[in-house]
Amino acid sequence: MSSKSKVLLVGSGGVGTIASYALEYAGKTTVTSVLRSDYDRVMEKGFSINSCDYGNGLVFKPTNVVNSVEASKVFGPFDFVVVATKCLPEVTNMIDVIAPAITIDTAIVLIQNGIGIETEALAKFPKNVILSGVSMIGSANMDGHIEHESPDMLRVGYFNNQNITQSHQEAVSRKFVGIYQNDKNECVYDEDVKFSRWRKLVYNACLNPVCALTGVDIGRLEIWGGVDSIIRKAMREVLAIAKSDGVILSEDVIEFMIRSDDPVYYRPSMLVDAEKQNLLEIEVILGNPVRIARKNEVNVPYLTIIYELLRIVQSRTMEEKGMIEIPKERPVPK
Ligand SMILES: NC(=O)C1=CN([C@@H]2O[C@H](COP(=O)(O)OP(=O)(O)OC[C@H]3O[C@@H](n4cnc5c(N)ncnc54)[C@H](OP(=O)(O)O)[C@@H]3O)[C@@H](O)[C@H]2O)C=CC1
Ligand SMILES: CC(C)(CO)C(=O)C(=O)O
Repeated sequence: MSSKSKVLLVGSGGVGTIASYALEYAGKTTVTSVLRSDYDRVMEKGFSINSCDYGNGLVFKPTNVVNSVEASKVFGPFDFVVVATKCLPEVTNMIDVIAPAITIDTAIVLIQNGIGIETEALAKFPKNVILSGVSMIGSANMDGHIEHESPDMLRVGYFNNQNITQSHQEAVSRKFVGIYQNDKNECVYDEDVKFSRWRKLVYNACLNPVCALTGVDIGRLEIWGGVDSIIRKAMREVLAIAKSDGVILSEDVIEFMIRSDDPVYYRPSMLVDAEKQNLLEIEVILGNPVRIARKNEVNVPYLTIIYELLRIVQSRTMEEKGMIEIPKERPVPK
């Protein structure tokens, strides 16, 4: 009998593939990975990886590779199910997708950006531990090739579940930290998930969407004036919403986030998605914060306009993908 932990990974993109590599590299886990578009390629050749942490020219196949959650069950039961897809709850409920692999002892680990990403998991699995993974990494998947450009730093803690003791939720969080951390990455226990998520949002709610909307990386955005004219102001609005939600972030975080990619012409994940014509994580990165601002009567004009522009871009992508249709005849006021 193996004493290794069993992890199911759903969402093997830039973040998820490096997560599965980190877990296997640390040697305390067997990873089963659910792949969709990369399944045939990875079964045949594995992922190819260039990684700033682990080296270039790597070929990697997780211990088990399957093409559906249902098919993963023969390799369970799982201690952890890691979700590292883009978080699009308005389009796909990932908690329904992973449900067949969840037992009462499974902890669900959401390594995704945004605010309010835990709602579905807590509602559907009120007796399970739900973990938050806040990832600082720069990594992208291009057809089974992973370009991992900035070091993997992961903070793991729990989204508080009133039905479970805090000491147990902390122990499960620390167990995941223990199987993830290795001599090449940085993984720490996060004692204040709410704070970490609002702090990270200072970057994601501002730089991600403005780069996605303009089609430029952060270096070009700064050279051409966008950081001064838009980003700093939008970041200040994130600080104001966080404050209204009980989280005090220091002003220094603004310069910290703006400088965090120096000296790289960095392309945030939402810009990568816009270029691939993928759907964008607009609701968890902007919609939820803007709704909290409305509820708490915080004035956020920059974030509101960024959100409304993104909603239109998202509808355009949905129409292109055949997910929505517009009326044949343009509706006009009577
Ligand atoms: N990339 C980055 O540098 C960073 C990203 N993040 C956050 O991490 C999360 C993951 O981002 P990222 O790695 O960039 O995402 P990617 O778009 O690179 O990868 C997402 C993966 O999820 C897969 N997927 C989607 N739905 C399913 C499903 N139902 N079953 C199985 N696989 C599925 C996709 O497969 P398919 O090809 O079949 O669609 C794809 O491989 C996001 O929340 C992002 O904001 C956080 C920090 C940095
Ligand atoms: C902050 C950053 C750039 C890296 O962790 C990110 O979250 C993203 O690209 O979406």
